[in-house]
Amino acid sequence: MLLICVYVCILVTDFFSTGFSGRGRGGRGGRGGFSRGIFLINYYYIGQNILWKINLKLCYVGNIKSFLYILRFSGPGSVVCLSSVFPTLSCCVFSTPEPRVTYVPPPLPEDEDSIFAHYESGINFDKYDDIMVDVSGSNPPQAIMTFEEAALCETLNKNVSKSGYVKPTPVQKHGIPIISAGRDIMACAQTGSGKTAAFLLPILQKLMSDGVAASRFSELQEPEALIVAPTRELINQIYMEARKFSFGTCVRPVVVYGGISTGHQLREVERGCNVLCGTPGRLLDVIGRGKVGLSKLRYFVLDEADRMLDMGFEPDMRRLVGSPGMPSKEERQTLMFSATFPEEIQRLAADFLRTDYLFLAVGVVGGACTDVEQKFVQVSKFSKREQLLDILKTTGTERTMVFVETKRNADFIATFLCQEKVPTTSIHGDREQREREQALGDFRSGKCPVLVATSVAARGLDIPDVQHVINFDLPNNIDEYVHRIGRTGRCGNTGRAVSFYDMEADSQLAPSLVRVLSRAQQEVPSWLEESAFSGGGSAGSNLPRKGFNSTDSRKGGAFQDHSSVSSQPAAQTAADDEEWE
Ligand SMILES: Nc1ncnc2c1ncn2[C@@H]1O[C@H](COP(=O)(O)OP(=O)(O)OP(=O)(O)O)[C@@H](O)[C@H]1O
Repeated sequence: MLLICVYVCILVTDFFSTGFSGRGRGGRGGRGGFSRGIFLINYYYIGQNILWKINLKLCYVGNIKSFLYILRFSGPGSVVCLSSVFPTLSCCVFSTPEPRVTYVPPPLPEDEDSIFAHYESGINFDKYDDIMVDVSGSNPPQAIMTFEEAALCETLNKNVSKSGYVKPTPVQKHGIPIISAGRDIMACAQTGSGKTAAFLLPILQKLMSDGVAASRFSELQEPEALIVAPTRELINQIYMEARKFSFGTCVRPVVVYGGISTGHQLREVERGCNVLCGTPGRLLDVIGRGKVGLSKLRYFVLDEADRMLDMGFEPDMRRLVGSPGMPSKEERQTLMFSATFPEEIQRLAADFLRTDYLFLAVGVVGGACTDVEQKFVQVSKFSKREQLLDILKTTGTERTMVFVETKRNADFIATFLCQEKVPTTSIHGDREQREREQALGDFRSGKCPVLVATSVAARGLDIPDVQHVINFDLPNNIDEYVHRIGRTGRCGNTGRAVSFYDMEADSQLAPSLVRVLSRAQQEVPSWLEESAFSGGGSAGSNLPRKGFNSTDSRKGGAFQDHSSVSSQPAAQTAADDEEWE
């Protein structure tokens, strides 16, 4: 117990001396310090094979004497009170165990039709061939042009065609041979371009051709591949793809993520696990419980790496990489995917990848897909609801995602639309996992063709037939905008995005919007151009990310894009509002 207290002291002392490494919201003071705000830090500590979570919420109101903190320290069935640790600060300490999560999701359908259900690639699929691709690093292998050239084994090949894949997308053409050649990769590719299969297929192929041991029951499982993604829905989606491609083979994928009974997930792991997919916190948990060993690990995949940083998962990722038994980067193959390639991601790549990793950029990194028609409507704050209703009345039963800034507003708008007889559901971080899965299910099935979501649903979600995205509130950074509209116009299909632009609230985004629109060959409204050049956008919070770079930082190459469509870290949208993982 004492050790644990000391550990917490060190963390907090560290916090005061070096700044915080969790997530937070607050303003910077005039003399370099924080002026006021709320900061949230989650720390995980593995001791006696138990994962302890330390959750520290700091409320600073501008004066050290009124610095409040709430410390919640929890481990399974165990509570420690730390009220005497910082007698000099006015404090309140709550020691509560994490509420036990008991939700067990319904069993997944086992029939082939459901497993291989897919949507058709669209009329613009062939246009992918024109996308700019840049591979850099030494001796990159030759790209493939067809799936036959990937030399996948028979079952895998069958599963690829049953999934409706006829020819590889650019990220697959280049990514598959790179990964099959045993090289580490850092890949940036536009939304909806097929990144998931680009890493799953070569991994599964290698595991099968090397004759990986078929999974069988054991209390300790030692997977050959570990896939990490920042959100529950995204990792579940990756798992579903892995389950589909490994159908009828001896490879068994398993998924673990928060919001679901740990006992249930551990039982699934015990039944056998070759490919373990998970969100960072839950993965650390199962590893810390001694249920998963890493000594046989050959592949380590980090998807949406930039989002993981934005959501404050860097310490968790580093802890994962430093977990007992984790092979060193020379002994494992590491694959990183990220929509953008800012300085922090380059640092992570340097730490996690072998020095001879290959960098793959597909399309304008951070740019929008040209298959999405982007429209802007000028609105005032108070006219948005009526305008939304008008649009939804014309779209009818077409699947539409409506993005709003806050969880409260998501519920509010969803309720309003239901009252107006528009079947609507909502998804955000305050909803229980059961409700989130229900909402996605109702949206996918068309029972509720309108889904109101906060930014957390912006990345990675691959829902068939989303024809419209409406930005009821524009996000405060351009990466988020690109990801949101990327929920439509996927895989060669066309889509439409309508964004409500409030001159008072959104003008800082105007310059980046103009850039994104013109690069995606979209019409730029003259009023938006005026707003961008009137200087509204030069100040404020949408400054480019420091050192943002859309190309391999090891060369000063042709794809360099310092004028960048990127902006400040997305942390200030998602992490402020959501506790999602
Ligand atoms: N070669 C292909 N042929 C046909 N469909 C494909 C092909 N590759 C991927 N798809 C389908 O395209 C959709 C988008 O793929 P995926 O979700 O992997 O994209 P992504 O690049 O990860 O997108 P995001 O950046 O938004 O997460 C999926 O439904 C996937 O099954």
